Amino acid sequence: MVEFLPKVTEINPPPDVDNDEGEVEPFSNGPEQRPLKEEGQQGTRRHHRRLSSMHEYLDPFSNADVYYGPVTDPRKQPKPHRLNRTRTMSVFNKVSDFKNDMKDYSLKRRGSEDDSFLSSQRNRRFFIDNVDMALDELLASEDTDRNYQITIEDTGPKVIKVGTANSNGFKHVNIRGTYMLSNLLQELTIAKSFGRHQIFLDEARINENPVNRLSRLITNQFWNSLTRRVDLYNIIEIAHDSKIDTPGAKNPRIYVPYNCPDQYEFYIQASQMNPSLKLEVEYLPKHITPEYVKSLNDTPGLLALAMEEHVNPSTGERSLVGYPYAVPGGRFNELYGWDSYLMALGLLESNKVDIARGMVEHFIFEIDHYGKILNANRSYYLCRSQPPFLTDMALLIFERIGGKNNPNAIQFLKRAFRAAIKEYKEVWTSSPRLDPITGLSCYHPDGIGIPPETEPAHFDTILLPYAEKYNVSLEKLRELYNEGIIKEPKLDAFFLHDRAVRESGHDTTYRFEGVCAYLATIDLNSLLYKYEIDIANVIEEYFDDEYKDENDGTVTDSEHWRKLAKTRKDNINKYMWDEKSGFFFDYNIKLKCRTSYESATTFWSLWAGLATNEQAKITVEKALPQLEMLGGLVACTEKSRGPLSMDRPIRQWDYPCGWAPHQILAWKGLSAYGYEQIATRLAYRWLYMITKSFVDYNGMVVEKYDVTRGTDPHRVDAEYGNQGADFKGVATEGFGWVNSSYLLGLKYMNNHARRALGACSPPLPFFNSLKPSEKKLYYL
Ligand SMILES: OC[C@H]1O[C@H](O[C@H]2O[C@H](CO)[C@@H](O)[C@H](O)[C@H]2O)[C@H](O)[C@@H](O)[C@@H]1O
Ligand SMILES: [Ca+2]
Repeated sequence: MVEFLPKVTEINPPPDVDNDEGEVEPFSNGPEQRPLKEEGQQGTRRHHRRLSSMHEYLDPFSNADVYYGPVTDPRKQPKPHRLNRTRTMSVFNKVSDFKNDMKDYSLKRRGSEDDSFLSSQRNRRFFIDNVDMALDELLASEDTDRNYQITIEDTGPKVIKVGTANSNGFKHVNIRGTYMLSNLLQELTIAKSFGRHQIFLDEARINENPVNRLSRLITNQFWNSLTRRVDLYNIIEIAHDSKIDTPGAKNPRIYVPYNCPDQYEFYIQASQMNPSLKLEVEYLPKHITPEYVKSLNDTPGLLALAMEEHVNPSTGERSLVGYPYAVPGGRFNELYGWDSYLMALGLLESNKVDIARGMVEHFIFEIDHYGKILNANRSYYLCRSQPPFLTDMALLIFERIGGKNNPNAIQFLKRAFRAAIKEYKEVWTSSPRLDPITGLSCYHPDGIGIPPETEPAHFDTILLPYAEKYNVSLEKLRELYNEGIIKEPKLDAFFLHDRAVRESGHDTTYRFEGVCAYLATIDLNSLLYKYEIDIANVIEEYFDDEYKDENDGTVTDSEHWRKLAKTRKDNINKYMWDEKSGFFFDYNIKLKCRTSYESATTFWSLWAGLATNEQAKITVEKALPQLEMLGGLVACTEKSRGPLSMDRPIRQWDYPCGWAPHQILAWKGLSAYGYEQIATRLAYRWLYMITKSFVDYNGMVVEKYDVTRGTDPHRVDAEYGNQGADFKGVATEGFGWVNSSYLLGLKYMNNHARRALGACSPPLPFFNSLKPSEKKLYYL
């Protein structure tokens, strides 16, 4: 029924390419042009007021709740401005009964293009009078692979007619190209979610420069969608766990530390307020053992986090409410360890200090009540942590909330550092994580059995020989092994290392498989070096250089912590540095030898400031070329990963995947050693890849990328389904640490680079096009 034009060849024109008459193509407003309200107002005042005038003062880039809120709803406008629906001829509504009656007429009328629309430069708007129908027809025509996204892989005509607001939908223009059509799909999907049936839609909103659009969405929308804050009403939703599917996981459940009666009462109240939702509230014991944690595998639950007291100003009633936090991606509801740090970096860029601060409050609570910063706050994570970043996180927030001029900020910093010192001593430099011989630390959590949160078939290849040995099904084997009825030391060793891999955050990689708990990694030891230096500085400046530890009765000064840092640095150099290759390698404490797995975490030594200038120079000369790919740094070299096969499938933290945490830490580390231009080059590569996927794949932002692929780097089919690529219509949250990396990477871009990114200029052509003086900015 819809009048679509013949298929056109898909191109993304550079921002300054002129459009043909009658066509609206991506970026026709130019990359940096945001219609100015002032100008728009003056322009429209000269003309007769049209029916779309209710919308003309609205920023085309305002948040969805405003843009699709009641103020802009044509159906909610006062009578004189209300649309005369008999005159509305949107291309999308020709299937309605009413239109069928008028079909010939409407088709004829629809034949004319809106010249006034084409000649206007700013404030161009569409009118869509039936959002549902528009969505259906857009998808029917353009989503040819039926995945509810419009991407470069769809083979539709790539053009659709849309009514203009100027003509009240009476005349039309064509919208062309994947980017604009997919933005149209996204905007319609959002409008529908706001209950809208009719909308005015600014051309600028679907034609926005993608760099502006993505950073705007991250700042104004994605963070909001990723933010959680426990209260009496939403706890059921937050407690729900999509990872576990046992009968005991059916009811939402919350576990509360034994010494938090206020929180226990709070959750009981929440449960009583809505008994049909069956929230189960349980106390945890004082001593949490691996056996106890394993006993909860079939009845998993959320773990309580930090709460603050709120007083209702009108009733005086007191109630608890959780501190806000951000979750890594759409499928998560729990607070993660290192994701939180990486998201905090982006949240601070977006001025969302409260959320970043809330996460530090949760970490303090976790250290106090669970003994560590948890991998995430679910019962099955009680024994393990994740890479530690608390000191840096607290320092960054401290500066943002007033720093040394604000006594409250100082109190916050001191509380955070007390917790970090406890964590440093009791988690990272105690048995079983500390190797007393080298003085270095390993990821080595406690735990028993098979991690229950992984996808069901995740360990099948490992378990199959044992199922055959005992002549039982895989399911039965899992049960017998977890119950301790079948004892297999080799499996115990495998799962010891597997848990360590998960604690490392790098789950999974061949670098760590079958060995992780015995590796003193450059990752962890760099982070602990940074803890030692940060603690020394804070003790010196904010504890009068004398820290009394209430947990173990010791008194230490900054000198003590600097010595610890110096010793660690010496040991890292002794056991890990390999001048020949320019890498810091992990050290195997059992085999007493340095490994040779080339990982992007070698740059963490620069981030932490422990490498010498000479080591940094060698790293740049020798290690960097092994890891620099089309789309930025790859997690490890292909040589180190080795060949893949049916029995040796791809691991997500290996070549060819690139991860935001690796990029962010390397950029910062390189910059600190005077290699900001290299950081800029790497950032351009990474941002190019994200922008390109965003443009070509319906606004997609995923957990990790294949940094060797030019066309579809988001397509990584490895291990579990965290990727975040399977949304329908519109991606509403991106992925936490990638969102941060986008905002942080943009800080390295000058206007020229930003424009090139907006036009999706691939790194090589872009670098080659630079003048010699500009090349220097990228260390070329
Ligand atoms: O459920 C499988 C695993 O999921 C997590 O790991 C991955 O997602 C985390 C959140 O983004 C991230 O921190 C981690 O680096 C990823 O590999 C979880 O952390 C694992 O413990 C879990 O087994
Ligand atoms: Ca599609």
